[in-house]
Amino acid sequence: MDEHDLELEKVKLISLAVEFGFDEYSAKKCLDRLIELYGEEGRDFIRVEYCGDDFLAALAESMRDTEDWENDDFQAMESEACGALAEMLDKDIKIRVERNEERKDNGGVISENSVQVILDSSSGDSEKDDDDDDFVIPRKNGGNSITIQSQGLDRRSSKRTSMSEECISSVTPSSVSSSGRFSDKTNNEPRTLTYEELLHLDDIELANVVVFGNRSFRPLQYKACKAFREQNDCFILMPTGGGKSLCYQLPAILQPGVTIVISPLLSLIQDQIFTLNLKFAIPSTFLNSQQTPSQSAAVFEELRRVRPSCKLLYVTPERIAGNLPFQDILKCLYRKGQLAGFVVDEAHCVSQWGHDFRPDYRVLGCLKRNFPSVPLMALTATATEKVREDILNALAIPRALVLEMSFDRPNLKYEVLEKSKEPLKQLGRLLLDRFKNLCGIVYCLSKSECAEVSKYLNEKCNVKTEYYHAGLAARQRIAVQKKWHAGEVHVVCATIAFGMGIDKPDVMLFVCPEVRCSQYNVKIN
Ligand SMILES: Nc1ncnc2c1ncn2[C@@H]1O[C@H](COP(=O)(O)OP(=O)(O)OP(=O)(O)O)[C@@H](O)[C@H]1O
Ligand SMILES: [Mg+2]
Repeated sequence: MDEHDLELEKVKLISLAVEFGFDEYSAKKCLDRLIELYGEEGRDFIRVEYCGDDFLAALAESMRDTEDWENDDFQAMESEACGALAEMLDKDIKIRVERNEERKDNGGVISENSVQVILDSSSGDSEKDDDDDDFVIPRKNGGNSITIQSQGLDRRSSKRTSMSEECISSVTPSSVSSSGRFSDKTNNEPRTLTYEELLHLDDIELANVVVFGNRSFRPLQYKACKAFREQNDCFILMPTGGGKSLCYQLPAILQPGVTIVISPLLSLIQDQIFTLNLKFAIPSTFLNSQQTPSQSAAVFEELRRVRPSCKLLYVTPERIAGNLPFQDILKCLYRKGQLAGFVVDEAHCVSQWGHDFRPDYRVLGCLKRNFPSVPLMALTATATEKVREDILNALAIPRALVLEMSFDRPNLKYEVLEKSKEPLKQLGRLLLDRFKNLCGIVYCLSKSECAEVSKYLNEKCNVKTEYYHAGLAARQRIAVQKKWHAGEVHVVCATIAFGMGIDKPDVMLFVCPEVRCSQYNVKIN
């Protein structure tokens, strides 16, 4: 696509965003990032019909993110963070922490007294360390730079990773360090970590704070990250929304090579790719049927490099089964020592006993058989013991480390209500009397029923609802999701096409018609 056509497409995309209620300035910034993300080879993809929905989704995501970050400009955050860090570390202190065991000399004594935490900024005035695994933060007033050296971090990921002052200053030491190495004197009030405390964080803890901006680990996350990083096969059972993604995304940036993530849904892949690239600045990409030949060729070319820059590659299971070019790429990465690990997300799809069996998942056992020394992590939110055993056998990881949390959610309450003779009226009363103006989802068994129930609740009960099902145009689905996220509507009447992977903390209820339709099952948060 030439410059003129690209400008035309940009105008169309910006007007689409404005039509959906986004402001032009944010839309322009998001579109520039999207164009940068797709790069030269992906320019043909920058058309309303191809990437309009993704653009709106990324824009909706970045609008949500701007509440978290003061401003969305990584450069501004980097200089703010280096200023904060420069204050925090006394200007003359230079304690180099050699993160990589092999680099320690004198029998493990720290070789030189200078910590260096450096985030690479394009300003070019930072100290260029020969090792391209460093974070580079230039000192605000021209003082020495400081470097954290962690093995295997890709410079590109460090280039845009930002350590916001708010992020460092808001962690409570005892929560950050999973080993509880230091007691926290300020009874867990968020405060700035001292450099002494920063030094005591191991790579996993540091990455959780600096790259993912988390104040602490969720249950099992640290153990899962550590086990996978130590090359163990793992099976992770955590509730929905429990934080399973961190268990493989965090180790992926701490070791050399590419981690291959098998995920069942293009929408889930898209969601994770945008978050990884746009929010955490972790170079990640995907291979799937939606790409143009030139796009997948660009990904293959990147993977053939001596050290590919992407840290996570997302594929659907169909890409693995019997796909020779992809198998060749895996062998090529393996030979170069750049195949860091395999991840099977939503692993319940492997098992025939599971609720979502996918035949293509069944053949994933070939990964462990073909690459026995490469660790494989399987994750799910729903697996009984029988399903778990079936998954471990099918993936050829019978002796995997099993980390399980009860997938019962103590914060959820379940009720079964007999349907009255006027179920819609009963539903309206339930929503008005007990969940007035609260956010929820009413699941329906058919597309027409979604529209019908939504109409009734809007007109007869004055409950603000929208309806959502796979038959709607992508833009309509984005618009409904945006309104629901923004609280403009409280209830969405939907088929099961709505909900998987959606991350919204204030959902208070789900109403599911019992299969025989004689009852309502109500799940209350
Ligand atoms: N340690 C943490 N601290 C704070 N937030 C976290 C932490 N770990 C994960 N999160 C957040 O929790 C939300 C859910 O995480 P994630 O998507 O990984 O959950 P999941 O277990 O994969 O859910 P699902 O079963 O729906 O796929 C995300 O917004 C993520 O950023
Ligand atoms: Mg998940």
